[in-house]
Amino acid sequence: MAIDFKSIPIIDVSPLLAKCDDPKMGEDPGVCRVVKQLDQACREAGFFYVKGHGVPESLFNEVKIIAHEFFDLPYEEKLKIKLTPAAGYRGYQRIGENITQGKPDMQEAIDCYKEFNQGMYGALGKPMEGCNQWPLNPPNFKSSMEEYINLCTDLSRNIMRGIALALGGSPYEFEGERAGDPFWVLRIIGYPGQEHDIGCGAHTDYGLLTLINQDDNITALQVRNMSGEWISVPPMPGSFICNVCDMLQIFSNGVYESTVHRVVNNSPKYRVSLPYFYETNYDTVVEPLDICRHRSGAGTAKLIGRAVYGEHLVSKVKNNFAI
Ligand SMILES: N=C(N)NCCCC[C@H](N)C(=O)O
Ligand SMILES: O=C(O)CCC(=O)C(=O)O
Ligand SMILES: [Fe+2]
Repeated sequence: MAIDFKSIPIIDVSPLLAKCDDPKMGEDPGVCRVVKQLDQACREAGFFYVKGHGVPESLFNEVKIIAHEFFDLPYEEKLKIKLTPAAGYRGYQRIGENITQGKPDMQEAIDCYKEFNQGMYGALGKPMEGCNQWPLNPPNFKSSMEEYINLCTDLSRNIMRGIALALGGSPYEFEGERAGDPFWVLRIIGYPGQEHDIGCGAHTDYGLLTLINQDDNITALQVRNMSGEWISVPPMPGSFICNVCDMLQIFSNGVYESTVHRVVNNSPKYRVSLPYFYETNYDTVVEPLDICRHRSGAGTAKLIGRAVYGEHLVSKVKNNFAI
């Protein structure tokens, strides 16, 4: 990020969504205004609130309610869907099992990944092969989450059209071979209250864009600005928090950076948060877009330059678990 931001901008994406299937969307004044806001937010903070997103409020809230219901269950019940490497790292992980920068995170979670056919990506895909492990209780867990994932996927594709325009490209830069068959990750996370400890250590996210849906009334997510200050991102009911991830940093040649963030739940209340991660195609080779090669952001020092998304994901996932 290029500045010492103190707060996170709010973007109403509804004018973008209204025109997102029109190839001439880039000429629409409403779209242009959203694109300008996206460009500024991605350059300056790498984080922004998204309102006017069209995900029904009932489902937006329901997924958090059923997450609370699941985490309230006895430990033995949750262990029925235990995450293992043999299950493609899908399922439930207990408090302290996920590791960030060598330290256990004070969180429990269910990890879900897009399912794909065995052998589809050869050795590159092998570690992530498996079926998602859904709890049977609460009974509507799987159907609600799947409906939610589909809506998050559509929304992310449309925000990426706006970001493609913001980078000076066609709306479709992130479709086809790059992200026309997008991989996705959903983490359903619970953070116990009064831990005064790190719920999730400082990190960046791996793919293109994250959409975070967090509990109302608890401020725990923090984003690091240019001078290293941690800026709190309080919940804004009904809105997502969206952030730039590692693959978008590479595609944009560092014009947009994946911003470091962490979670500290100091409140006495148990907090849930559901980050949905919108990624490239699993086997995409990610390199700076031609339209970005002639310019670069302020922080090119940490630029990776080139990556195969699936390799990046697998190396991160293996590091996250000492199992
Ligand atoms: N799929 C994504 N992006 N997950 C983000 C998890 C960040 C924490 C993880 N332990 C880490 O150190 O990366
Ligand atoms: O708990 C949150 O709100 C965010 C968690 C997060 O950053 C992550 O899992 O990547
Ligand atoms: Fe994150």
